[in-house]
Amino acid sequence: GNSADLAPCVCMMDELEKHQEAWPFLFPVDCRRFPTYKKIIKKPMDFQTMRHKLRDNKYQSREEFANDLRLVCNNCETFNEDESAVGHAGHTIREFFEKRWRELC
Ligand SMILES: Cc1ncccc1N[C@H]1CCCS(=O)(=O)C1
Repeated sequence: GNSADLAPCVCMMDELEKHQEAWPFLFPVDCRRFPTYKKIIKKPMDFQTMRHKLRDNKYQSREEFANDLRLVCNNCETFNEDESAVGHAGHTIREFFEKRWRELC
């Protein structure tokens, strides 16, 4: 539901940042290294940005938080081949999230 108790989001954020496959998502994609990224990906998202939104009370509900994680993974699928290191990490993080999210909520 839309209850404002965001405790499961903080717990999940801790686990995502520690995950072995988190490395592609810890910070915003560097547009100097990936100059086409901003044109292809209309709504960039990353774990640092999600942490800052949690800190600054920008999430109205757990589902808004969950949808930002899904945005991270959808952006990853759009830009990266499934079999690339970054593409594979995106699939792993999505599977981890969806299983763990059911346990937390
Ligand atoms: C998530 C993502 N989508 C598209 C391109 C790049 C990335 N992530 C990069 C983040 C910095 C390290 S890296 O440059 O190896 C990978």
